[in-house]
Amino acid sequence: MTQYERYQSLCRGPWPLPKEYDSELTCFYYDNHRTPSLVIRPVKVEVVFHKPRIFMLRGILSEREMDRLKELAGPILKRATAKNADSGKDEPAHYRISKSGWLSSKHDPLGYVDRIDRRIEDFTGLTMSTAEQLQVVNYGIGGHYEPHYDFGTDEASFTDGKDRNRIATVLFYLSDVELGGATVFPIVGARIQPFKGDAAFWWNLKKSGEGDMLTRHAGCPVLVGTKWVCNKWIHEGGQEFRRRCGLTPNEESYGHSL
Ligand SMILES: O=C(O)CCC(=O)C(=O)O
Ligand SMILES: [Fe+2]
Repeated sequence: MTQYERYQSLCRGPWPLPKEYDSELTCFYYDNHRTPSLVIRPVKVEVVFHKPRIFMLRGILSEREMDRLKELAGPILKRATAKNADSGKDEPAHYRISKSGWLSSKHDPLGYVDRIDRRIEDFTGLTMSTAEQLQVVNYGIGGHYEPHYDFGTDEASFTDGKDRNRIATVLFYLSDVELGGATVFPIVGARIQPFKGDAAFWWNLKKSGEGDMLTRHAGCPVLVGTKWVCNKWIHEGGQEFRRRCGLTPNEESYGHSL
């Protein structure tokens, strides 16, 4: 099967995983080393895949927060674009069919955006000062995002600028999807069915700082209904004392921590 066929097949339905794989999956309440806000309200974490490790944070957003994000995004949603490699211009691309918009806390006097940022900072232990703004995305029927990496794969993304590459992704699901619209990782066979209020979290970069090539993922075409998600891309800059480098090139984190 080609890479693209794997993507299509995973979109149609989950692949069976080996038994021993299932038995290693865990869930736990997480307070990230007694972070005060999480001691009061721990995050419900489920490890849904090992390599790469994919965490689901169950019920991390409230109905009210999700309504507010959609309300803020409504007026600024625009057809998503991507850089055309030939012309160098940003234009709509067939491989990414959706509308999206960036939310600034400046446009949210009620403080929802700031509060969500703080929650992400609390459960990841990472600074949001170098992260991108929240990106709200809406897919209609047929909307999709073909396989891609969230981190830049060119040399410059790893070295240029003080914030450098996207170290981790938080992908919030702001809606259920009636049919289709799963998030899939075609190299490894992971598949996430969107559940309103949950978020997926994964590291794009290994502890060595190299890109994790297993994190290639996609948003499957929506067949029935609409799909709302919200991305938070966290950058490498500023995390030097928050996520330590690995001692070996492929060191991974294990146990009850993200
Ligand atoms: O919509 C999804 O499930 C995935 C979205 C995504 O990967 C992205 O926006 O980078
Ligand atoms: Fe992505």
